[in-house]
Amino acid sequence: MSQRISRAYKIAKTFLTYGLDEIIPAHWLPWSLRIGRYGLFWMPNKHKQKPAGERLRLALESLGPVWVKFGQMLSTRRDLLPPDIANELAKLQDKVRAFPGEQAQQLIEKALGLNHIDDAFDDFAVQPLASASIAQVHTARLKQGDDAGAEVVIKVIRPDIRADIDADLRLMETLAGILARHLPDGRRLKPKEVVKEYRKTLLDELDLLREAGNAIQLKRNFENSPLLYIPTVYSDYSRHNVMVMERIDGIPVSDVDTLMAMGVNMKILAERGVEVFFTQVFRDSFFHADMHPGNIFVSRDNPDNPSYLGIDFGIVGTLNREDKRYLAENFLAFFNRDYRKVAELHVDSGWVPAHINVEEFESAIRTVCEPIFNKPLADISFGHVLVNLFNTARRFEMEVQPQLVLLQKTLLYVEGLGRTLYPQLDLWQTAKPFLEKWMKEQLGWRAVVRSVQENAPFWAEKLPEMPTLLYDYLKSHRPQALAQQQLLAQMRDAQQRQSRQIGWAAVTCGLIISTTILYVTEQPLWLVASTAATAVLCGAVLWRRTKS
Ligand SMILES: Nc1ncnc2c1ncn2[C@@H]1O[C@H](COP(=O)(O)OP(=O)(O)OP(=O)(O)O)[C@@H](O)[C@H]1O
Repeated sequence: MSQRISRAYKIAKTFLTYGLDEIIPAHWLPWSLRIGRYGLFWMPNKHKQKPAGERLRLALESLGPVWVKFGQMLSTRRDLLPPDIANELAKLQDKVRAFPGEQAQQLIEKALGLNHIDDAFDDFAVQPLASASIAQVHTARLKQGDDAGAEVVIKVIRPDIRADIDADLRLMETLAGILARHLPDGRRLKPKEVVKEYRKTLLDELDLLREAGNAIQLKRNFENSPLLYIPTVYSDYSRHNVMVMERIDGIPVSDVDTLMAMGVNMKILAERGVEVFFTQVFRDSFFHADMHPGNIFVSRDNPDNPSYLGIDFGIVGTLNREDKRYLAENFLAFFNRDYRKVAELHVDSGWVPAHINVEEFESAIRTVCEPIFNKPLADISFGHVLVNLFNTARRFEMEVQPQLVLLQKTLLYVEGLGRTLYPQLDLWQTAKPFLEKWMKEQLGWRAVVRSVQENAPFWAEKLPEMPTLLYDYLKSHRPQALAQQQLLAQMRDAQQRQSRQIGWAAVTCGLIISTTILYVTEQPLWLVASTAATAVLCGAVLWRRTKS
């Protein structure tokens, strides 16, 4: 408890000494918070001269990894933040100290049930290869099995990190609640939802079995591909807090000088980055969503025909068939400058509600997007197109779609990467044939053939069972059909009876009215009496019929 209080105190102090409270004008805050702020007079803003974005970045850096990662995530939410703050947050770097290698060794031994690390691994390096905010990586070689001798890396989650993360997340949630309540723009910025999304991403990253599963799936998707190599995960040695995988030896993609010196074909490399992305999204519906340069390497083989090596599969994105179709159609419509179609697609897909005015939406998209086309096609950023499009759509009640936000973020990474490698990269020319081919496969006779092909195994399996299924169906449905027939006949009878009663009631009423008129107009008595008698007779028949 005392730990939590001191952490809350440290966070409050950091926020105030970096003047983050001043980002919110005082008159928006309730009096209690304003008095509270005056009460903390010994924590003045010590960075007054710095812009708000920089103060926010420095504050997050000094609060540690959970906040740094949060800032990194926020930097990709260009739909929520002004560009100056988003740019500043994009500079956030993890600066974390390694934890002792001996402690990592104990964690691995405990997780894998080993008496000593040497039982499963040779040459375990106590000195970590890398140390990141959530995990630390050590090198070793496998000792047993078919892959004995293989060079591996062992990723270990930092000890006791869970408690710290939980405590910091709780504080973040409290803060988000305050912001949502007091910021005039609080509803649009959705701070509570943003923190909730962050919680999920962070907790997912803490589970290395999830990451192992993602890596295995990606490897399967790119088996024998010349584009991307995914290292093998050794599942037998993987647990929630430990993962063992093949060690790769590539050149970091950010090391452009070395790549150039090796004579790597940068054009092909850049184009392949785009191709990997579109393949993952449109072919596999499963994409690596943490494609920052630290996680991407280039193979040392074949500099003329280069391929990528990928690591860190903690965050992946998926898209369903509809999302993919609307996305591809959106891109194609956008690049054909068919803004009407873009607007209609947003409504058809349910991304914006059906009641919005499509003409106004179309015009808003044109206003925002048309200036983009003043640039040469090769300079247009797909990522920024999406950012602009979604920002506009938000004004027309588009709800945040987490899968699209992840996609947009990845696209920005991929583009940034592609243009660093090969500044003349024409993303549209690289992606267009891909999208068009995909669209063709989804629509028209090819799609029908594919759907039949996809469902053929199901029908082939069920066909021999068909006669039995049909017989069972008929047998079980016969009594039901008979009961239905009986019910129908009863209903028909009741209906006929009812219409006859209505007929008798009408005649009786008519006769009563006639008797009254005859009596009032002083007609002969015998006529009045016989009409009345007939009315009584009809009434009696009606009474009997209703009783039976
Ligand atoms: N298979 C591998 N082969 C060689 N080096 C690796 C491998 N996996 C990880 N590394 C090294 O370890 C570092 C950290 O790994 P990884 O990115 O998976 O950890 P992380 O905790 O998820 O980091 P972050 O989320 O901050 O990027 C990498 O930048 C890389 O240098």
